[in-house]
Amino acid sequence: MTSIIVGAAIIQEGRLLAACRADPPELAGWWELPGGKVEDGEEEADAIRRECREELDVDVAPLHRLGEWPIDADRRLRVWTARLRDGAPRAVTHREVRWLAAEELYSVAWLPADLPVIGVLDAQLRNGRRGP
Ligand SMILES: Nc1nc2c([nH]c(=O)n2[C@H]2C[C@H](O)[C@@H](COP(=O)(O)OP(=O)(O)OP(=O)(O)O)O2)c(=O)[nH]1
Repeated sequence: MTSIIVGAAIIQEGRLLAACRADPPELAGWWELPGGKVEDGEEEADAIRRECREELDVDVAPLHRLGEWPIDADRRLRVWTARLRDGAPRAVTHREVRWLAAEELYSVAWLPADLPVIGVLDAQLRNGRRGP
């Protein structure tokens, strides 16, 4: 059965929150969106909130689903934009978390499945910057 992994695109002041994995060894050092597996019977938005609480010690408000991308044959990545509601993100389960401006988005090594997502977020960050 296909598993759904949710990822949170938390954007604040034109920057995206990126997280560097600490484990497992083969993924350590690669960057991702905070998130994880949706549990049986769990709503995706609830999974986003739960994972952000566990991984970053923050409360987020999921906004909308940006899209779905394949990770591998068995898993799909569903990315939600999210707004930070309470707390300052810290690396509870990650090696490091970092806010990246549009021009810094490719300064970290994203997991391969995330690259198309980052392309979409790049465009969003740049468009969001165009004020009235
Ligand atoms: N959280 C997250 N995982 C991603 C992204 N891109 C990507 O390929 N993945 C992969 C890495 C992992 O193999 C998998 C998520 O596993 P995880 O270990 O974060 O999930 P989890 O906390 O629910 O862990 P578990 O219960 O499966 O052990 O999805 C991403 O942007 N965010």
